[in-house]
Amino acid sequence: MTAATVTSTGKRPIVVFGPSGTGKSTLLKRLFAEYPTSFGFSVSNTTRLPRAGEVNHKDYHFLTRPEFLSAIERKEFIEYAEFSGNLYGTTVQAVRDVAEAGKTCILDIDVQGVKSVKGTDLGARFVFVAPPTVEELEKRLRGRGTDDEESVLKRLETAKGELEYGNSEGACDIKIVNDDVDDAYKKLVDFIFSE
Ligand SMILES: Nc1ncnc2c1ncn2[C@@H]1O[C@H](COP(=O)(O)OP(=O)(O)OP(=O)(O)O)[C@@H](O)[C@H]1O
Repeated sequence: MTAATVTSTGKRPIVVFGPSGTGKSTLLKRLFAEYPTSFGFSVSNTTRLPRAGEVNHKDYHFLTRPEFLSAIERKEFIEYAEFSGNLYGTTVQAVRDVAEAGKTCILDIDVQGVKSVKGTDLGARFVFVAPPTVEELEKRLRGRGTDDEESVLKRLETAKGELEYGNSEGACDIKIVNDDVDDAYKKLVDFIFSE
């Protein structure tokens, strides 16, 4: 265990970041399928009301707006955002909970979130997933078919800053160029199990 590791189980979270469309979800889906009991996502907090069948502390930690705002004040969040009038966010404690349960927490977050995790004592390791080229990234975003033109252009614009950050000194522990998906997946697994 390194000095930066503070969870009692020594399970260091893995932060995966990189522009939208680089293939983070694709790689992580494979990882969870191959190792279903080794990894976990943290339970998010939200102010939205539970839907039928949703279980508090399992699907989400359901909070009132004042509770959520107090947690923001106490700087408990790694990241949070408002969508359609509801607040959503991930706390440091939620990440720690995954480690305490004996699993490696996987965080798929944006650059702001990455910077925020770096300011915590979670002892996380950082994986930057990069596209082979910006042209290929654009092709994948269009090929995925989940975004309209405006959204694709917005994602590409955001990608510039994310690539710049990911390529900057000390931003990540490993940069994986997701060209061939099998190669990229192998690099990810090798890195994760390298300690
Ligand atoms: N190595 C690869 N070669 C070609 N296509 C790929 C590769 N990896 C992923 N893709 C495809 O690229 C598209 C984007 O991948 P994915 O949705 O996994 O990206 P993402 O980084 O998770 O994006 P977001 O941040 O928006 O969730 C998908 O259609 C996926 O099938």
